[in-house]
Amino acid sequence: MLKLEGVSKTYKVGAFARQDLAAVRDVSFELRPGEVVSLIGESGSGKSTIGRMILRLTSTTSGTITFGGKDIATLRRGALRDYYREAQGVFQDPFSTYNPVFKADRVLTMIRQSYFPDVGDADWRTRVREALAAVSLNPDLVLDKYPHQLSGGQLQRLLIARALLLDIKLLVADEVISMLDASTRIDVLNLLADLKERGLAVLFITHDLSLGNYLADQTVILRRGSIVERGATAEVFGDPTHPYTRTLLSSVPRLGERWTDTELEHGPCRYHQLHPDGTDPAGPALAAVGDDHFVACFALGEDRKCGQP
Ligand SMILES: Nc1ncnc2c1ncn2[C@@H]1O[C@H](COP(=O)(O)OP(=O)(O)OP(=O)(O)O)[C@@H](O)[C@H]1O
Repeated sequence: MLKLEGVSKTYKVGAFARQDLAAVRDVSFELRPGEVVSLIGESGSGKSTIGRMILRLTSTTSGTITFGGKDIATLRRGALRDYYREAQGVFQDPFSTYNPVFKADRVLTMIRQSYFPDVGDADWRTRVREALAAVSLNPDLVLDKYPHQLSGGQLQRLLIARALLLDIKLLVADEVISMLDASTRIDVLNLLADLKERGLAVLFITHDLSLGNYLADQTVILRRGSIVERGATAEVFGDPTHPYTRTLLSSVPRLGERWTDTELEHGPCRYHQLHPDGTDPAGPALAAVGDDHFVACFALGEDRKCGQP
């Protein structure tokens, strides 16, 4: 359904935008209907940039992103609107999406104005109630309230309800629970699991490995803009092969903390970011280590056994 092929993003930074910052490098993965893919990496690894490119909030520098076989970069006006009916994002800070001056349910009214101007009042009220029920929100407790009268979890659910009004097929959930307290976190996670049961595909962006494990069918581990390991969640978590994934897994007890950019020790195995002779700064390609398990590894890419110098 959603396919990223060789997607890269380079930002122009510094004085007079003369420096290049490679935020995402040659990223490829797929998302199928009803599947949750976790995109995991530390701060600055390029996760949000990938989410924003999928939602066309940022352009790609190279590579293609297709949705239902169509290159999303080519979508214009009506076709782009249709895309947003099917693909929506919910982001980390729910408070920033709401205008404190207006009641919170204005986010729903705006969807009606933009997408359903011909739907009658009674029909619209039914749709809103259904969408709120799907996210376990009581209409009497949230409609007609200002954002400051609602909790972060309620505001986040309301944003997911807004997406559901559009009958979406893909939800990009970018750190949707990192700002919520522990009890609300599990509620929103369960809600995402329900959405998956309803056939929705979810790209679950997180810096928290344990949360990714909870939900995802597929896991993608990102480091400095590149995928270092990806595959079926059970395989990646059951047999973490890249030293970076191992480092992340060993730091799981520090739940909720943001990782600083972890330095890896260069051991005998060569599946690190840089080729041992320093000739390939682009990093190694992904090599298969299981049925549905790939790891960035020069040794494997060169048909040598992983771990051999
Ligand atoms: N609009 C921008 N202009 C220039 N550089 C940017 C821009 N957006 C992101 N970056 C840089 O690109 C890199 C990747 O950022 P991105 O926000 O995608 O990472 P992230 O993994 O989502 O991090 P976080 O978890 O902190 O949000 C970072 O070095 C960031 O500073």
